[in-house]
Amino acid sequence: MLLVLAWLAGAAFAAPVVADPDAGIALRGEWRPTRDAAAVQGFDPARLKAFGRPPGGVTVLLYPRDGAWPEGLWVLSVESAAFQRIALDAPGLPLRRSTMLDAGDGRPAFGRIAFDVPRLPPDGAPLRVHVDASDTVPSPMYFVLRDAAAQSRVEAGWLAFATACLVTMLATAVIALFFGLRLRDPAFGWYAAYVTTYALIQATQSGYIVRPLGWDAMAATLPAWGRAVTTLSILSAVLFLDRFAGLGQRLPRLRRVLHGYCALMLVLVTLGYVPGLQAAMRALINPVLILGAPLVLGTAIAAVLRGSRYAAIFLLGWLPLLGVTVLGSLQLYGIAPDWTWSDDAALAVGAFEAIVLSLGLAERAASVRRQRDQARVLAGVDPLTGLLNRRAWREALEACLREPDAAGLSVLYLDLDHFKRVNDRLGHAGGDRVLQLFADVLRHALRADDVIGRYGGEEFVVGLVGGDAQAVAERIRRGLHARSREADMPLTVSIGVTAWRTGEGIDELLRRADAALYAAKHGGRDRVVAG
Ligand SMILES: Nc1nc2c(ncn2[C@@H]2O[C@H](COP(=O)(O)OP(=O)(O)OP(=O)(O)O)[C@@H](O)[C@H]2O)c(=O)[nH]1
Repeated sequence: MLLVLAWLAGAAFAAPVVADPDAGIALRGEWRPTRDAAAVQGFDPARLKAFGRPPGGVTVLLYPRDGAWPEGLWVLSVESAAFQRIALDAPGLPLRRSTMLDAGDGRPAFGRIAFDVPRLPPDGAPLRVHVDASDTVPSPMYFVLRDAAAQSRVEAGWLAFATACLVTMLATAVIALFFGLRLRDPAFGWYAAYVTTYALIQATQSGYIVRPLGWDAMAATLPAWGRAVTTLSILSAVLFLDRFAGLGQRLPRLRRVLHGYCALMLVLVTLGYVPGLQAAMRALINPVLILGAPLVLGTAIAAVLRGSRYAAIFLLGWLPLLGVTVLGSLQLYGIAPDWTWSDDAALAVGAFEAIVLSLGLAERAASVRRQRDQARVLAGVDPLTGLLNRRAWREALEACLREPDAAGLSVLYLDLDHFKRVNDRLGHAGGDRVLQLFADVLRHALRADDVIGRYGGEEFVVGLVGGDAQAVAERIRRGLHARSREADMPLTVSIGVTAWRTGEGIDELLRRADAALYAAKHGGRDRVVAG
């Protein structure tokens, strides 16, 4: 433990001192719209920079910060470029084009666009990069020039990290789907749809579907399914929240608004596939998509305020993801340019959310089970006395008869004497209290594994395994005397006792016990008779 702490402390202090070889060599940058040679601006290539979408694209010039390029083989890595088209124009080499989903003339890389640079320009002349965001969002990017070994290290680390995040998301989706089918609970299904679509979006944006997955054909048709998957992701998140947080009972009006929102999105996306309407629908759907986040956030907070524990779990899982999404949007406007990890964070928070929400779902499954168990127990309990009712007692006794130690089983059949008079004297409610008092006497006189039931009216039955049944019956009879003295009410009970005979059914056993009880009644009541 101490060693680990010492190592962590050492790592923390050493970090700023030791230069990170994977961070590459120091660069200085200039950029301008390609068609406007005069509008040159400086920028720091190591920080996130969104270049906008000027017609004709953007030209980026990268210089060595200390004036001279080093010798050797290098790799230019363009990080967080998402779907922008990048081209490298290095002196003495043909122009090379690449994107995240199609390496083209670039170096096939994991999670970034990269180009081999076999020789750097002479005399500190710039590396010239073209950025074309004409058919996508101009997301902020940064540039690193590393040696090939460092580049491979960075990519291997990213690959392991991205795989772990995506596998976590998909594994929780599969488990949720399984539980959803077993429990017939749509919340699990919507969760699975949400997590799967989110993982697919992340796998696409990070280029994972092409490298390492090799789903090039899918990447090529991205414009056809990309928006539909994003929409499905948001819809399933909304419908998951709806079921998970129980909006139907807590916030029926807000729920209707959310459903209206979902219907509107579906209509817009569907119309977006109709020729001639595409451009108009695309313009409409983005603001509608953006509206989804505050709507979901507001609903989840309102549900928490109405006491939904599950809405709180949803927020715990989802807020980091929302935070990273908002951060990504702010970075488009130049805010927090040093937080270059925001793309990777989108994967990490996806995995975090998957873990939190699946724990929430596990808790939900456990609580459904608890409720079902409770309902089952309640269905077998006599509401007045809390003892087993007739059906449950018979089931429990039949289970006892199947046990290997059934040979020592006895049954007591108990009937309160002159109960009609008790009712006449105390009224029906007073009679009920006496029945509860007698149930109490039984509980005190018997062991936890004896099977006690109210067979109907003022008749009770007990199954005993082992022990002296007649002595137990006497204990009950005397126990009732004691309690009735305390309650200042003369109460007695007649009890028939029978021992089970091997092979005998429950009805025959009870018939004999009832006959013994009958004998007890006719013998003068307030007694135990064995039959
Ligand atoms: N308060 C109350 N009374 C009940 C309940 N179920 C049955 N009874 C009453 O229990 C009485 C049973 O009366 P009987 O079957 O004549 O028997 P008894 O008066 O106990 O006479 P013996 O059994 O012969 O000693 C009836 O008055 C029923 O109305 C109940 O749940 N609550």
